[in-house]
Amino acid sequence: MSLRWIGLLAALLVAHLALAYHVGQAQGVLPQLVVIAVQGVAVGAVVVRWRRSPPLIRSPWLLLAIAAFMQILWAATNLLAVVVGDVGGYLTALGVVFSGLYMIPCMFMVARSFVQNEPRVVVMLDLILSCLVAVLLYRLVTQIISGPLASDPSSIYLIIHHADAVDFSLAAMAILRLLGARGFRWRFFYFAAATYVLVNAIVAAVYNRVEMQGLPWWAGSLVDIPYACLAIVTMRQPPRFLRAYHPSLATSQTIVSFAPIMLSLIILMLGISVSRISFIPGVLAASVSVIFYGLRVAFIQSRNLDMQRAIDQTTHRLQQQVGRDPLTGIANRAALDTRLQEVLEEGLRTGSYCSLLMIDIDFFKQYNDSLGHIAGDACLVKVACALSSSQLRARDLVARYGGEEFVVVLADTSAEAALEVAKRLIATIERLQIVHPRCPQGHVTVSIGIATQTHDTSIDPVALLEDADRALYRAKSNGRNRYEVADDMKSDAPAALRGVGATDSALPF
Ligand SMILES: Nc1nc2c(ncn2[C@@H]2O[C@H](COP(=O)(O)OP(=O)(O)OP(=O)(O)O)[C@@H](O)[C@H]2O)c(=O)[nH]1
Repeated sequence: MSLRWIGLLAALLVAHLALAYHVGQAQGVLPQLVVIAVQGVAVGAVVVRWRRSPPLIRSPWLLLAIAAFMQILWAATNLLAVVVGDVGGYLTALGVVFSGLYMIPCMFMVARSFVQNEPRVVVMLDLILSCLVAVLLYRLVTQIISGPLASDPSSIYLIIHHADAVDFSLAAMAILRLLGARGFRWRFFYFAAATYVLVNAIVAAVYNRVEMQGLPWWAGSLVDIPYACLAIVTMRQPPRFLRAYHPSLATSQTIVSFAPIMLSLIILMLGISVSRISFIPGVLAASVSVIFYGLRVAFIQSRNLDMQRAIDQTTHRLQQQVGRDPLTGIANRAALDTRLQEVLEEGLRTGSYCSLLMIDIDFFKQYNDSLGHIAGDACLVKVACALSSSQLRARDLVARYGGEEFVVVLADTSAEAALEVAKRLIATIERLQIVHPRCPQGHVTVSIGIATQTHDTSIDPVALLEDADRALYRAKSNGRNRYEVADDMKSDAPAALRGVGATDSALPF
């Protein structure tokens, strides 16, 4: 804060005291003009912060400026009453209206969560509840001043006690929000707001009690204090402890959720008090506070459920994408490893062993070289589609192992059955008749290595994959467009399995 502004504020405070002393009373015209000037400096300081703040935090600063401005209007009404006289008590009533209006932005700024994408309904409910505080305060004050209690001088204490309760609750809410604010800018805002509303509550409590004994000449200067504090806090650099303090996410969320409960509680309290003078409006207000709070919770919960559903769908989609090969759309290596591990464990547990086919496109390098890489990609997609739509069971998995290699995991499948599947897949690819200019058959063919789990197969997927890969290597060496069974299996297998493997396009499928 520049020295110029401190000097101006100090001069105004001294001028207020001097003028009040000179006039000999607190509510002279000139002293009250000074109050308005101090309030003006405070509002100006808040407006400057509002204009300089980033968009999300602008509205709270604006609400604070409006709240302080309402107090200027209240002070101006008092001044007008001194100058022209308050015929019919209209100006007093207007002063009460402005005091009530001051509550609306104050309550709203401490009750609103200000989170991004806050549902409009929730914002509206908070605004209505904030307005209800003002309405009830107005109703309570006017009923006490002009109702049946007016003749009882002690009834003024009812107003003072309720004003204290609301002012200090407001200050408590602002301090709570300060403690729960996670961003530094938000902490700074709530620091300024809490300072202002707390000092204002203390000054109002003292002023009202002093007033009961007859206002001494200096009492008007008390009114300057909250505005001087607000101006100083707002214009100065934020204190260091605001940067050092970091509430946890849980603390912050608890406080943000708790603030509207306080607001409803204040309305409930005012509603009960009003109901003692005017039953129906009081009970209505109390009920509205409970119903609106319930509605607020219901809306937030339903929005959270919607968000949870959207997150679940996205997670599901992402999980699917994570396990998919981007080119062919079939399962990728990660999904293969997971599924293979599952069926191996199941086989070991139940004795229903699985089989594995490792499939490799023959002469694929030559295919790429002669027809280009894009045609190669298209060929991979066709082969993947043909393999995955070749009437396998839902429990089986076709995955792209890498490059032009595919793997089929066959759960609970013997070596003989796997061999039949291999034959069928070789024929399926041949039937596609994908032209391959540099393949002896003239079209794309595949070779397959078969491995089957036995009682002593490791449950590590790599072991079975290596067996199948070795069998595939033999299929390639033995002329391609054929299948071979892994050596371990062949030695254990029935005669039908041994020595078979060569296949040609004339296989009877
Ligand atoms: N178009 C395309 N080509 C790929 C892809 N992944 C691997 N390849 C190619 O596949 C070819 C595989 O070549 P090799 O490992 O020599 O096998 P091959 O030519 O099929 O020979 P054999 O397997 O012995 O019949 C390489 O030229 C790779 O560049 C891919 O995603 N798209």
